[in-house]
Amino acid sequence: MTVQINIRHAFDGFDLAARFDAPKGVTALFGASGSGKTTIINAVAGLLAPQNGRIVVDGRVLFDSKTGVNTPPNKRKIGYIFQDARLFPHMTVRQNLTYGRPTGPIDAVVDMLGLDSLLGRRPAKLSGGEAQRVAIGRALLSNPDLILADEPLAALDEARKSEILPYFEKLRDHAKVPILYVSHSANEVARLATTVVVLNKGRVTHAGSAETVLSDPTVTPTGVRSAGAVMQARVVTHDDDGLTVLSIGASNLIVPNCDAPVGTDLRLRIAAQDVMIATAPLSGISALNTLPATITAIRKGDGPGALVQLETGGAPFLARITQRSLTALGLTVGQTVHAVIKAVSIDR
Ligand SMILES: Nc1ncnc2c1ncn2[C@@H]1O[C@H](COP(=O)(O)OP(=O)(O)OP(=O)(O)O)[C@@H](O)[C@H]1O
Repeated sequence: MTVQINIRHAFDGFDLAARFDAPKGVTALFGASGSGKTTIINAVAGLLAPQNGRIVVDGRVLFDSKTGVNTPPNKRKIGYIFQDARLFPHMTVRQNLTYGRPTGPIDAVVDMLGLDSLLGRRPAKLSGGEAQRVAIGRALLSNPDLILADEPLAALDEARKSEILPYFEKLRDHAKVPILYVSHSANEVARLATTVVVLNKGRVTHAGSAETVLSDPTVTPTGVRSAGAVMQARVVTHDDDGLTVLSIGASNLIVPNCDAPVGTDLRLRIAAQDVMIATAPLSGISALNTLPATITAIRKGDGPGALVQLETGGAPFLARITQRSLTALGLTVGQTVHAVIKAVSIDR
């Protein structure tokens, strides 16, 4: 299942021209405020008829300006997850989950989202996080061809965000349909996205796998400070002292607190600010992870900072350093260096 989007639409002072495909998994529409994310979502939902273009979901044409096809919103087979859960207040959680659903069991989704104890409650008695879990369940159970999630965590505080993010990971891993996920949070995108589409002033500047796009030093819609790469790793061994060895390509990383069985594939996030660069091998340093790496790109920022793209074992990642260090160390593309990785986040 794939969504193909190719649309043009102009408002006074804003011109959107966006073309990209969203495969199964989470495709994050990532961009600063006003870059056109909601306009795209509205076009896909059928709330806005673009002046030109075509939107196709799994071979089904939802919109085509040339042939005049414009499927009404309720016929598009789209599941929605909004910032606020938008549940029906007079219905129980169970009724909200099954509303408009023809038939079929709901147990698997109830289990996955931990909704069992909430089924008899009305939305007024749910916390923001619980309501959002019900909204995820409702979207899944509507048997959609596509799920649209429009800044679904934006209204929650940090604690609630951390509570809900694992459920979005489950949604990503269990939904058989593409999920278009709008966000301007680098953290959310790094954690959830399988595909990233970067928007800037109505244009798609980058589109591709999360591994490729997030490790590109020119991709900083939310600033250099929040830049960071994601990569796939595999659990190699658990050592007696509580540390775990992971492999990324031909290199190994040592991490604490990982209980996944040997052989498990994990998703790692490495923030650019957690990576330092040394030109000579290091000794007498407490950091466990010093990897040989090659510099593959350098981007100087407008301020004193720079982003250096490194590659180890075929996996690209970023280091945020100062331009002063860049000059002092004489770093150039193609150079072999030692990357000191101070922290790694592990997602399942
Ligand atoms: N109905 C409208 N009429 C005129 N201009 C509009 C309309 N809707 C959006 N715009 C303009 O189009 C641009 C893109 O808006 P859009 O809401 O798609 O951005 P966004 O990336 O979703 O931003 P945010 O993250 O703030 O929601 C903005 O400049 C906005 O002012």
